[in-house]
Amino acid sequence: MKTLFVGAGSMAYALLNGALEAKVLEKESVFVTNRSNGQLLTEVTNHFGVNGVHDHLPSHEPFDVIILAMKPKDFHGATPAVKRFLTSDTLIISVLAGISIKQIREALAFNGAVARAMPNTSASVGRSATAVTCNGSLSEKQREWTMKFFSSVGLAVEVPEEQMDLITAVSGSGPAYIYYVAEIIEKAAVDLGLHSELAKALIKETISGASVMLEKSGLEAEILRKNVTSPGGTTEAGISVLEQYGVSEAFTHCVDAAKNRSQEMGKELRLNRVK
Ligand SMILES: NC(=O)C1=CN([C@@H]2O[C@H](COP(=O)(O)OP(=O)(O)OC[C@H]3O[C@@H](n4cnc5c(N)ncnc54)[C@H](OP(=O)(O)O)[C@@H]3O)[C@@H](O)[C@H]2O)C=CC1
Ligand SMILES: O=C(O)[C@@H]1CCC=N1
Repeated sequence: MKTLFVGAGSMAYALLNGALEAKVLEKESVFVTNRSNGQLLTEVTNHFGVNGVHDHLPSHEPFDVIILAMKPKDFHGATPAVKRFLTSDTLIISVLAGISIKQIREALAFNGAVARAMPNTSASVGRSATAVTCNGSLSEKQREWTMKFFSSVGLAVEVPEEQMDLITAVSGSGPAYIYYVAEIIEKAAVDLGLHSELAKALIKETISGASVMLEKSGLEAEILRKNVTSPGGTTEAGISVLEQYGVSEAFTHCVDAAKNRSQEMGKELRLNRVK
């Protein structure tokens, strides 16, 4: 499939890395464009051996797939470029947080196929958790390709579009919550006396091991946690402090705030358009 990535940032990089490695995309058929950062575009295209689209590509160059991978606020600015490469048979795949299929259709004056997905940056190591909505007039072949594309970078599940804002808050942003916890524990370990390199190594393997346990043990997180928590022991002492500080409640608010922000970004796009 001849594919154009509009945007050459973290998400495009992660998807390219996974999909080229899995050979769902062939580098000769992949084109990448961005707005102004020529150096980054050259770095990305050289790294993957794919084609960079600067202004010289003829405007009638047709693409089977166009992947929207710019920031949501930059979507309207990118629409003229996207329209140049769009035909009625093109499949558009958007990974933009908060922007609905309807909004994409309207902005591009496009009645063809639009899929909306929410991957995460672990796509670059083939471990994304991606939610996909294929209800925007995709043919069966386009739906199958879309699922194959996202399956090549990890778990891919189809969901109704109404769940996308919440899913964005859970698994789109999710890796950042885990990195945040890693940073905090590392800081605590260093503040309390461990050497930074040792703390980093121990925390990395602890998170990685816990993740494999979640995946392979067949046990729920709650049971795994209880298995670590000896009555009257160290873990119980630690977790009771997390409870005392309202960490569980903080995470509920965290996911809710991220979901609300996703909804707001969709509204902001509408407001920017009427300005
Ligand atoms: N990062 C993440 O973890 C995730 C991000 N997403 C979504 O992916 C999208 C991209 O995010 P991310 O990769 O982090 O963003 P980045 O800021 O890393 O990259 C954005 C890219 O879009 C390009 N761009 C901006 N405007 C235009 C334009 N008018 N025409 C062409 N290219 C343009 C930028 O080019 P230039 O540098 O030249 O300005 C840049 O290459 C967002 O919509 C986000 O919601 C979804 C899931 C997870
Ligand atoms: O922070 C963001 O808006 C994007 C969407 C999900 C992850 N990163």
